[in-house]
Amino acid sequence: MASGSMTMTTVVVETNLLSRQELRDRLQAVGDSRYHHRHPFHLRMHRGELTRGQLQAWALNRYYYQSRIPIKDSLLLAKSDDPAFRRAWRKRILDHDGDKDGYGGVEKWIQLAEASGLRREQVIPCTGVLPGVRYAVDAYLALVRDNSLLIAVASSLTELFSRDLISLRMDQMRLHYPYLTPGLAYFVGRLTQAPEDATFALDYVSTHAATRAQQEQVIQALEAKCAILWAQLDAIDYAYVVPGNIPPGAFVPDCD
Ligand SMILES: O=C(O)c1cc(C(=O)O)c2c(n1)C(=O)C(=O)c1cc(C(=O)O)[nH]c1-2
Repeated sequence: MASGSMTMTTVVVETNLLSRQELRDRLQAVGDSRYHHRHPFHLRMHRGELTRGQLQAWALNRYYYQSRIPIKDSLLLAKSDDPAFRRAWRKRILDHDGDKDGYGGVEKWIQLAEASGLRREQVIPCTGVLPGVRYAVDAYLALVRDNSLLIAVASSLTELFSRDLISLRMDQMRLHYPYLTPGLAYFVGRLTQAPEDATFALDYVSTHAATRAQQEQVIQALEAKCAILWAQLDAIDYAYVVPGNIPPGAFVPDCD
């Protein structure tokens, strides 16, 4: 009786979806080739070739990145309508801001800057930050603000590679720049925080990148973040390694 029309349901099966391990391998390849552990400024740092003034410039400029990370994570939190996700991610804001004044990673970074010989009043206002560093860090905030939650989470995946770099950096700082040793508490905290954060973010993107196109977005977000970290060090390297390149208004070290 009922002739009716037949409804055709097309089920699209993604045949080219990467497995979790394949996605992990692709991300690892990006880190191996593009993460800032390869940057000439870091290599110079690890060989003990930086002056105290150059380390001050690095600490002062990197403070801008550190101070913007909790703002970035607040932008990211606002993208999620899942209380469980927000509960997990808000840990990062606490790690950096602490739960009361005088605690947290941002404060510990100031203590690192102080160990280099800077005064906290020189660091906190961010007035001496290089234009290139400012543009790069602001680009990270824009990347997170203007894209999906998936891309925002993926852009934090550089933390998959930061533990090894931070561990090497601490060893080389103790060896070559012993005056920094009292300021290394920030890095001690990151040795456990970074892998925890990276594991959560990797699991999130592995679960939520449901199509190959989304998986490629995840990989591209990691590439973009590597470029942001690299650009910060390019700016520092250009201004503070070759004499005569410090831009107007930027921090000028008063020691070698
Ligand atoms: O010292 C470093 O080399 C380094 C790298 C990274 C990174 O890979 O993004 C971070 C940090 N440190 C760091 O201290 C930190 O708090 C941090 C947060 C994030 C992020 O993207 O959310 N990356 C990093």
